[in-house]
Amino acid sequence: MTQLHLWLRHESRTTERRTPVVPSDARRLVESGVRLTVEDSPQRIFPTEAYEAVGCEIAEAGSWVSAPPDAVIVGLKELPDEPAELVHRHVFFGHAYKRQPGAEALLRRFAAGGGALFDLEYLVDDDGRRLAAFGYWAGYLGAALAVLHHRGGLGTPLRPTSKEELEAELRSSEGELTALVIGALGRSGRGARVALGEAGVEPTCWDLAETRDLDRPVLLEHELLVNTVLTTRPIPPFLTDKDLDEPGRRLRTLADVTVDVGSPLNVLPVYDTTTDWAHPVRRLREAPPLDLIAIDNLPSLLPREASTDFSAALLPSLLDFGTAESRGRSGGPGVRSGGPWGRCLDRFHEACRELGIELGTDDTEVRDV
Ligand SMILES: NC(=O)c1ccc[n+]([C@@H]2O[C@H](COP(=O)([O-])OP(=O)(O)OC[C@H]3O[C@@H](n4cnc5c(N)ncnc54)[C@H](O)[C@@H]3O)[C@@H](O)[C@H]2O)c1
Repeated sequence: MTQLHLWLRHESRTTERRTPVVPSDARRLVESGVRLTVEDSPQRIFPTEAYEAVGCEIAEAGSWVSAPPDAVIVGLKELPDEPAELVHRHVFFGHAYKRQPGAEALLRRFAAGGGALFDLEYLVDDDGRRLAAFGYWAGYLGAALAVLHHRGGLGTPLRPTSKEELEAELRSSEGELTALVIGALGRSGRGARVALGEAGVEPTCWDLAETRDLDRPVLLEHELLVNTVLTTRPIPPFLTDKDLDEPGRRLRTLADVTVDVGSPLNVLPVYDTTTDWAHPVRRLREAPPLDLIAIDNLPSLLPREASTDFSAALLPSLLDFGTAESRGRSGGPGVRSGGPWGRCLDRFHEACRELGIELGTDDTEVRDV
């Protein structure tokens, strides 16, 4: 069977210190016979030498553009704007299937080059569950920042930190606090509950069953709300502007981990722009005060922990990438139809079709094996 060649790229976003493959998992890949090229990266949380030490080949940052055509390029966030034609198979979060800005342009680049997008958001098991996700640390950070802010101890601008440092801050923060986590049974919800626990706060936990008949007065009795809901269909909002104007509202801090701002799925349509590392908190109401935290790249604040967990979850899928017998035009290993990667590829084809983008018969083909 043709050897699988993975190529871990440098992330072009300068604040992105995370990586989808950490050195210990790089070792597992190499030991399993995968050829792994790792681009040098000034900001990646793990030094390049750690990859070299476990048998990876090292390449210059951004050199994936001239990688052999059978290499599978692995990353997390957006690609740089060049080249205009993408010839490789790419594994990353493309954010390109919900008509996001730039989505069509990205898919057209793939179509022009004959490459393919394997979007990590759509890498799911047979029951549709995500195989690798950053949700836990998003929830942990959303809740942690909210508690620290509520107790007056949130330093800004935010900077990447470690779990140990954050835990110490949470444990030393003080003050009585009633908190509610909605979406509490999910990955982010679990992270939020753990962070609140570190801060000595036992939150009220709501998930689907508790919001079916939403008790908004009870919601507004909590001082802190962490929203970690993931819904796929529009539902009535948890909060409206009118609720924020309730004079008896006890809610003071709102942490929206979901950040579906501007989407028809938004359950918190009480704000219209996210907050960020430089300005993590925005006041939504003065009397009584209500502050919002709505940051859309929370896990990047704990790059080591977030990368380690994500990489461990992704590793079995990466090892499985080339196990099928189908071949692409380039001669590299293909993906099996029906499996997680096959479904990713189907989703890519479907998204292109929806936009009327034509794809040739080439590496992007899924074969029945
Ligand atoms: N802000 C960030 O940096 C960041 C990072 C990663 C993920 N996220 C987002 O966080 C959200 C949650 O992700 P996740 O991985 O935890 O998802 P998940 O699927 O693991 O959990 C979502 C939970 O929401 C619950 N839920 C769905 N509809 C509900 C409703 N009407 N009422 C109450 N609960 C409901 C589900 O039952 C589930 O328990 C997603 O929107 C994701 O995109 C944000």
